[in-house]
Amino acid sequence: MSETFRKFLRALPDFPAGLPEFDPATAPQDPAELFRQWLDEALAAGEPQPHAFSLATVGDDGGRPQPSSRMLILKNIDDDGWHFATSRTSRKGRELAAAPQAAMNFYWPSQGRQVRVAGPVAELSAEASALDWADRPRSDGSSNPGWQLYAVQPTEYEFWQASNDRQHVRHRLGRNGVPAD
Ligand SMILES: Cc1cc2nc3c(=O)[nH]c(=O)nc-3n(C[C@H](O)[C@H](O)[C@H](O)COP(=O)(O)O)c2cc1C
Repeated sequence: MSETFRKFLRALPDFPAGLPEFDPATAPQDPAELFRQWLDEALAAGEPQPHAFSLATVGDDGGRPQPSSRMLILKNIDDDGWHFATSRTSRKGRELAAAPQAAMNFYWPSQGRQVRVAGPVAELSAEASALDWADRPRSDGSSNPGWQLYAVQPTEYEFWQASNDRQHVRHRLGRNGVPAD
């Protein structure tokens, strides 16, 4: 089974042909603007949920740091940071209360693009959290005081573009979008 499965995995498709070119020298300097451009292009390419990302947090496993990750939806980007919302009593909510640092990872297979964003996490206001809860699809008008809007305040970014010739492009930026390489 394991050898068959290994071969099965090896035979699965690689990146699709016709990937877009990416030249960091001509890209918007503002990481939020570049992200918005890539998000729009992912949507136009047919990605069903381009605003979905994996959020990694760090917990504690008997004194050892234990990362965990799960998919979430991006809610906004503004001066507070990159917003997401969840329940404060969830695993990630508890982990963020103890260790307010996180990493986000967006992946758009049709474009061969990945965006990584990481940094400290701030809790946004009760008003903004209530608005996010009320705004969710199929809202029933109820309130949920445990619902919390958070913002990652990025200290690092990486925009990664796969290339069909395997010369993948990695564009790394620090705080305020200053190039990191
Ligand atoms: C595409 C997708 C989007 C999701 N969006 C959210 C979200 O915005 N907020 C949320 O709390 N959970 C969301 N979930 C569920 C989470 O992945 C997760 O199962 C849940 O929040 C519990 O995570 P935790 O136990 O690690 O805290 C989403 C799941 C998927 C697959």
